[in-house]
Amino acid sequence: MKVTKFGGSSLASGAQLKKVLDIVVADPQRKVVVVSAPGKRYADDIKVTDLLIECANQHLQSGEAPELENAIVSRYGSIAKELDLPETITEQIRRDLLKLLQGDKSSPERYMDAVKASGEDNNAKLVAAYFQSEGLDAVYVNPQDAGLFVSDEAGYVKILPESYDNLYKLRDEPAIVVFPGFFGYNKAGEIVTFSRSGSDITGSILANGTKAELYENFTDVDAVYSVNPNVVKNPKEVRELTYREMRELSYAGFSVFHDEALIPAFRAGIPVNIKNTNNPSAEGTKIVNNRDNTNGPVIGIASDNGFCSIYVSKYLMNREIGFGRRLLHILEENGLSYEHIPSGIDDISIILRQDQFGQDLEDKIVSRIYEELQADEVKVQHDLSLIMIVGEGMRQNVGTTARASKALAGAKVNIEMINQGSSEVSMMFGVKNKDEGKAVRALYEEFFASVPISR
Ligand SMILES: Nc1ncnc2c1ncn2[C@@H]1O[C@H](COP(=O)(O)OP(=O)(O)O)[C@@H](O)[C@H]1O
Ligand SMILES: N[C@@H](CC(=O)OP(=O)(O)O)C(=O)O
Repeated sequence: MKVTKFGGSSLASGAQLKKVLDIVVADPQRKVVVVSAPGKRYADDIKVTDLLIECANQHLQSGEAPELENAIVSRYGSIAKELDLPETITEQIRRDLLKLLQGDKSSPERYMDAVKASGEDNNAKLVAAYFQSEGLDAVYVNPQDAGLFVSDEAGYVKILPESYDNLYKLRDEPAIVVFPGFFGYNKAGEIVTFSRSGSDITGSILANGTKAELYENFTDVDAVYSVNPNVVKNPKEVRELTYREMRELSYAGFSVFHDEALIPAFRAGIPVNIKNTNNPSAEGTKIVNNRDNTNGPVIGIASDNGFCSIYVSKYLMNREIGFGRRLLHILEENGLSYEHIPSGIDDISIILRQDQFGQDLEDKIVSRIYEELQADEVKVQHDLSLIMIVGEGMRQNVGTTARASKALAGAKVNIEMINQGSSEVSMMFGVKNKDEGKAVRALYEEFFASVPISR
C-alpha cells in the first residue's frame, strides 16, 4: 500500500480536487490519503492556513473577525460548489469554525493551534465527502481516533512512539482513509500543530506507522530541482536524492518538502516520491537510501535568509575549558536556539535566526558575553543568508570548496563565513542577504550548467 499526501496547491480548487480524485483512483495501492488545507489558487492568493492565523489573532484581540470568517468559509464553499456537493457540507464547516473561534482562549497557543488545524480537518472532511459522492469507498479519519499522539517540547513537536503502532491499525480499514495533515493530539486531548508546511510530516508518520511501501508527496512541480526554481529559471531536475541530502536541502531552503518529514520515512526504510498533481505521469523525484553518484559532487544548492551571527573572540579560547558551554548557556537562558557554530582557535561564531530577538535582547546578550566570559571582542552581524551546497559525492571529491569559492569570487560575492557540515555531504557559505540570489546563480553555473544529472 501507499500513503499519498496532497499539498495545499493540489487542493486549492474544485478543479484541483478532480485531479486528486483521478490520481487516487488510478492506483488501488493508494489507500491512505493525507491532505493539507486549501492553498493558493494563484500567486497573490492567500492560503487558508494564513487566513486562519489572522482570524485567530483578531479573535484573541477583539473577540470577532467576521470578514475573515467569511473568507475562510467561502474557500470551502466555492470548492464544494464547483464539485456539486450539497450546501450542508459548507454550512457544517461554518458552524464548526464559528464554535471553535468562540471557544476556550485561556491558552492562546492551544487556541491558535486548534484554529490552524481546522484548515486541514475541514478539508479532509470535504475531500472524503467528494470521494464518496463520486462512488469511492472513502472515510475521514480523525488523528485522535487513529492515535496520532504528540508531545510539545521546547517549542517543537515530537511524535510519541506508541503512535506508530496505533496507526498500523489503519491498514484494517477497508475504505480509502482521508486523513488531515499538520496536527496531532497531546495526551491531554488538545490539538498540537506541526511547524508550517507540516502536512508532509503527517504523511511520513503515516507511511512509517502503516509500513507503506511508498510515501508519495504530490505538489505543483515535476520534480525537486537542483536549485529553487524561483531563483534560477528552468533548473535541472533531480531524479534521485538520498534522505540525508534531502534533509540538508530542505533544512537549508528547499521548501518543496519539510525537513522534519524525512526521518519517519527513513527509519522505516520507505522511499519518498515527490510528484506533480498537475502532471502525474512525470516520474518525479525519489528519495532513497543510496544513489549512484553520476552527477559530480553536488546534487543541490539551497539558500535561506534572515540569519545573524554573534562573533566572539578571546585569546587562548581553545585552552579555556567550558568556554563554549558557558557561551551557549547564555543563549539557552534567553530562550534562543542556534543553527551553526563555526569556530577557530581564538574565535567562534554562532549563527542564529534573526527573528528570535530584538535590539534589547541583543544588547543584553552582548554585555553578558563581555562580562561573564571576558571576551576580547563581540560583534553581531545582521542580514546574513546561508547557502548550502549538498551532495553525497562531496565526501570523495577534492576541490569542491575551491570551486565554490572561485565561483563566488567571480560573481564578486564576499564570503562572510564557511562551514563544512560534519556529515561531509554539505558545505555552508554565509553571505550578505543582498548577495543571496547572485551567489546561488554563480554556484549553479559552476556545478550544474555543464553537468548531466543522474537518472
Ligand atoms: N529545489 C526546489 N525544487 C522544487 N520546488 C522548489 C524548490 N525550492 C523551492 N521550491 C518551491 O516549492 C513549491 C512546492 O512546495 P509547496 O508550495 O509547499 O507545495 P504544496 O502546496 O504542495 O505543499 C514549488 O512550487 C516551488 O516554488
Ligand atoms: N496548511 C499548513 C500545512 C501544510 O503542509 O500546508 P502545505 O501543504 O500547503 O505546504 C501550512 O500552510 O503550513
